[in-house]
This record gives sequence, structure tokens and C-alpha cells, in this order.
Amino acid sequence: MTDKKRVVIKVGTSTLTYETGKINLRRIELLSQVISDLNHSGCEVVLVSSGAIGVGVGKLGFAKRPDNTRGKQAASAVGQSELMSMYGKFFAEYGCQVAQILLTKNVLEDNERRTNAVNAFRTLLDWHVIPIVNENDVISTAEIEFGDNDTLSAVVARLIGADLLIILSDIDGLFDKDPASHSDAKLIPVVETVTEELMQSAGGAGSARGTGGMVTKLIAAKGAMEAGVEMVILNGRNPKAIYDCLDGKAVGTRFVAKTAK
Ligand SMILES: Nc1ncnc2c1ncn2[C@@H]1O[C@H](COP(=O)(O)OP(=O)(O)O)[C@@H](O)[C@H]1O
Ligand SMILES: N[C@@H](CCC(=O)OP(=O)(O)O)C(=O)O
Repeated sequence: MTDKKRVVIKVGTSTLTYETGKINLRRIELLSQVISDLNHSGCEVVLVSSGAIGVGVGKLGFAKRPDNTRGKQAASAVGQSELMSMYGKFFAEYGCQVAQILLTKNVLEDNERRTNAVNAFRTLLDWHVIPIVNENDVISTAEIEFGDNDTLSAVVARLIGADLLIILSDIDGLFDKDPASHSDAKLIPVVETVTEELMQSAGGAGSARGTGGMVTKLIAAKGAMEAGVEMVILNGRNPKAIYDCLDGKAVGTRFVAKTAK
């Protein structure tokens, strides 16, 4: 089906949840189905999934995210287990097993911990298990946090030597200006270099459930491209677009890798 053997797929909170804060079951099921199908075809997929805080907030019945760090950390602890239980259920329906990997930045900066993480990823992939990664929000503080899973997904892509990083967003791709405030914004299909001008055109999150917006996606793109990993931003509304992307069709925004891996 594809020459992309190892793929990292990142999905954001706004794709996984409704505005009510509850899990979008149809999305999560479709996403699980597509990833399981890729797994069956021999493709190695790592899923980087946000949503722990958002799902926790929904489960606790809060009207909005807590403002303080400890509240977000506690909400994440509630939501992460709920999220994994949903993934476990849906992936099992399609014959796949999942594993939870929670990372912090300092794990990757320490050689021994980094090697342990790489070994765990490799072993899980050899066993055809789908690793599902999130930041370990409960122990993440200002010094050790990634803060956003866009950056984390690019780090994971480099760590496991991925061929492709797909970021599923609540929008079709990168536009020449923020479509939330410019009705004439146009989709940019291919990016060869993340220029300063592009960075300036990128705005923040588009909803109360998203963090980072396009800024963190462009930072992720830079890291991926420099490491020889192609990156594509796709709309997560339709997880089946992942097939088109892997078939080489022009969907979303493609960031061309600078060097061979
Ligand atoms: N130049 C841009 N092109 C596309 N989207 C942009 C741009 N600048 C800001 N955005 C905003 O980024 C949002 C996507 O990021 P985010 O809110 O973090 O959600 P997600 O985690 O689902 O990707 C879009 O909904 C959009 O409003
Ligand atoms: N670790 C946090 C995710 C932070 C994050 O990057 O969120 P998002 O912008 O939805 O990808 C969580 O699981 O809620």
C-alpha cells in the first residue's frame, strides 16, 4: 500500500473530543480502524495522542479546563486512563493491541533513559503492538515539559527513525494566514522551507480545546524536516485521508524533508 514503513500519527484534543468535552467516539473508532488496517498491512505506526486533560475535564463534568498546573495534571490523570481504555477497546475490535508510553523531555535528554525508550518502542513495534504516546503530564513541570504534543510527535518521529509524521488537526492544513480571522486565507499545499515569514503567518490555537495552534506545528515541521522526516498536516475530521496521504496523493500540507534519514 505504501513505501512509508514507519509512521508517526499525532492527533489533537480538538479532533478527539466534542465541544461538550466528551469523547468523539466515531472519530476515535475510525482512527483506530485506519491505524489497525495499516498495522495489518505491515506498516509500523506510533500514535501520539493528546486529549488526557480534555477528556478528564469532560469526565469530571467541569465546564472548562482548570487554570492551575496541578488541576491540569490531576485532570490529565483522570482522562489518560479513560482515553487508553477507549483506544484499547476500539483497537481490540480491529484485532490490534496497544501500549501506553508516557514521556517527559528529560527522559530523552538523558542517554540511558533515551536508549530505554528507543528499545521499548522497537520491541513493541517488533511485536506488532501499537504504541500510544502522550506527555507524562502528572510529573511534567515548566522545566521538563514539551508543553504540546506537536513538538513531542516530531521528537518521537526522530527517535524511532520514522519515514513520515502525520499531524491530524482541526483544519485542512497550513494556510497563508489564520483562517479563523481571515476569510480569504489560502491552503499552502507544499512547504520546502519553514521561513520566518511562514512563522509570522502562523497563529495560536483555534479552540479552547487546542494548544499551540500552527506555531507549534511549524516548530515540529522544522525538527522533522531537518532530521529527514517528511511531515504532513491533515484534517483529523476524516481519518481515512491518511490512506490518501500514504498513497502519495496531494492532501493537506506536506513539509518536504531536507535530507535523507
Ligand atoms: N496559518 C494558519 N493556518 C492554519 N491554521 C492556523 C493558522 N494560524 C492559526 N491557526 C489555527 O490553528 C488551529 C489548529 O491548531 P490547534 O488549535 O492547536 O488544534 P489541533 O491540536 O487540533 O491541531 C486552527 O484551527 C487555526 O485556527
Ligand atoms: N498532554 C496534553 C496534550 C497537550 C497538547 O498538545 O494538546 P493538543 O493541542 O490537543 O495536541 C493532554 O493529553 O491533554
